[in-house]
Amino acid sequence: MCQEKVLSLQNLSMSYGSKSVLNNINLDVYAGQIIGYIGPNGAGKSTTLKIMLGLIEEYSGTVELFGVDIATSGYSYKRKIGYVPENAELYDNLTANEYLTFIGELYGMDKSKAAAKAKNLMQQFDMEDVLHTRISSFSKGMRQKVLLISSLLHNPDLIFLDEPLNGLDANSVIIIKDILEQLVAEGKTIFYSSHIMEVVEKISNRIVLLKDGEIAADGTFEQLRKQNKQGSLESIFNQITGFDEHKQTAEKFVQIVTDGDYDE
Ligand SMILES: Nc1ncnc2c1ncn2[C@@H]1O[C@H](COP(=O)(O)OP(=O)(O)OP(=O)(O)O)[C@@H](O)[C@H]1O
Repeated sequence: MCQEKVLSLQNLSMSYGSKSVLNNINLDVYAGQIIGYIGPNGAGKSTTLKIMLGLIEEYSGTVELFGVDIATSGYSYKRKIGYVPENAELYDNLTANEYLTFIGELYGMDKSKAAAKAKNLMQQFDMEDVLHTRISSFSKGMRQKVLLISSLLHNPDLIFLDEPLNGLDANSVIIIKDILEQLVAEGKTIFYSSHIMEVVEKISNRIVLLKDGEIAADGTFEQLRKQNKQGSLESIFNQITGFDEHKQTAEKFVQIVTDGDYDE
């Protein structure tokens, strides 16, 4: 494995008011790694991503990207980062071409080169016929593809993906998984946050599980499987997060739904 350190979190902690969200996270990530960053709802995954993206500054500890401390390095490091947020706002009134060219320019690309590259990438997703159509008319999956293209247009070295397969059909999912594999083979580093365990299990070469703002597991899928004596990543996740009452919870939920006492 290539040993260039791309990302380093040292004693990273973060609180919202009196509520501690991240508690002393230490993590080194190397080029060519695709990290499956998983954890229960509210564990602190998005908060970590937002800190690394410079969107949240009220943390303690040190965040180094590409060997420099982001608190003191200015914003130039952001040009090497691509980001697919879980809930993205696209500019609905722009066409795909206008939006992608705009994003390319924000990342410092020449306008005509950004437009040409966007067109080429749209073609690969069979979307060339809607290049000049407003995003407002796009389906969920089409929007997601535009978002994925916008995050990769400037050829970033470090890519943060938060539920990147949202709304994509089965064929598109296969293409995206292949794209991620090939990007990693090119030496890119990917931080992949998702709740879809089968996909995380398949594409990640390292899995980091966050629980209550702390790293509860860190290793390859095989290592986690050996340590936890469990078959799938889903069952490892359930075991580490202490989740064993799903049947009872479901029974109670359905009991309340079907409880005649509430009916008129
Ligand atoms: N702006 C905010 N103000 C106060 N609390 C916040 C804020 N943003 C997040 N939190 C809290 O921080 C904790 C971690 O949230 P975060 O969004 O990082 O979790 P997550 O692991 O990404 O969850 P999910 O899987 O549901 O997306 C949660 O308890 C959340 O309520």
